[in-house]
Amino acid sequence: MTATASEAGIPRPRKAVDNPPAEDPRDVVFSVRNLWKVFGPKAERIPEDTELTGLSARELRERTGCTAAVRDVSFDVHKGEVFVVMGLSGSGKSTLVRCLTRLIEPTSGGLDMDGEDVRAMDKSTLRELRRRRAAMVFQHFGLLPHRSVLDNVAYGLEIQGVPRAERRERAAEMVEKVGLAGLENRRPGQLSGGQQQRVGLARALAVDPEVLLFDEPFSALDPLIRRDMQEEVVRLHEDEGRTMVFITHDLAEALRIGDRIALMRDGEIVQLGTPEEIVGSPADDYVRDFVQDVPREQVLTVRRAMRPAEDGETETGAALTPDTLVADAIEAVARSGGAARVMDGKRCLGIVDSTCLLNVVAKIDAGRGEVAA
Ligand SMILES: Nc1ncnc2c1ncn2[C@@H]1O[C@H](COP(=O)(O)OP(=O)(O)OP(=O)(O)O)[C@@H](O)[C@H]1O
Repeated sequence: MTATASEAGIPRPRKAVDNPPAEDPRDVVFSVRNLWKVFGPKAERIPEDTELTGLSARELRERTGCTAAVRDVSFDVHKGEVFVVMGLSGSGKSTLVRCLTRLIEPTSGGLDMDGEDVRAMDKSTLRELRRRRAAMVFQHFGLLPHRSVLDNVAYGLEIQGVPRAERRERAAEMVEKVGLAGLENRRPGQLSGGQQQRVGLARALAVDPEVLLFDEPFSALDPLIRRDMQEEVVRLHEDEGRTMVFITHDLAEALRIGDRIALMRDGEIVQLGTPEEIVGSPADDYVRDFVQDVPREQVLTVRRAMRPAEDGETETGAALTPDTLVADAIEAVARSGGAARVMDGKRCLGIVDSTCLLNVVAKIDAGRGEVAA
């Protein structure tokens, strides 16, 4: 039997997510406005000086000795989403995400978490924010080598002053949650890289933060373990609806786990959208190059492929949900030998037949919008 795209484990959007601003301001976790981070001498003058802001990264470096790692970036992270920050090495991903909790101090711009001005927070409020509200999971797990897995996981709670019995109980729950039950008493050195990363994840989860911030957490892992960890993140996200900001330079990883992806280049966000938007409607040639090798049928859905129904077509044929992947629709159409209907409950949104599905694969749907629902 043919494996479906999702069985084959290839990049796919987990669900269709539109990209509107959150309607209710309470649905915004981080709100970032015109944020700059400039490294170098007299960095503060750069964002204010229109002559300098117009320069390319190289010209700016040559003229001023400064690097604008984050340049005039604005976006919201919505509650419950996996927000991926993607880009090549040096594009500004780590700097941007570290600015969110002021591990790196922004040079200028607005930054709110849950409506509170993060840039105005004093040291102790910030410390609390990092400990309890926005926990970071790093590539180098930062585990304490002489402590057991359980005590490593409990560490964040220990810092918070949670009593021993309670923190060990909570830590044991997290160890179980990330699939490490039975290994509680090992030392980090007795674990594989993937297992160590799970300990890092459990430790971040133990403090029950509102947001998890991941800085390339899986890039040191071998591909199979990396896939396991990605699935773990997706599972945690789906089970708990936890908000996550996830840095990666790996497009497949971004497409696999992201609800929305911010694609960075030279400190700027060149496109912010769902995996389907980024792959289906790249904002410019840079993004187009970036995504050109992605198998489109494994990312794009029938929403993008469908055409309006003609007389009689709304009544018969296989029924697909609007977020069915084109790859899966191809299989359905091939098996049934006829066109399939894209159904939103009882409403037929459109039709996909072999021609429109092939058009997606052959990239000849470029510029075409979705059929209005
Ligand atoms: N402390 C610093 N001082 C000066 N320049 C810096 C500093 N930290 C980062 N930069 C520069 O800022 C730019 C963005 O760096 P950043 O680490 O945020 O990129 P990145 O996309 O996370 O890269 P990578 O994927 O390699 O980690 C780079 O040009 C980097 O050299």
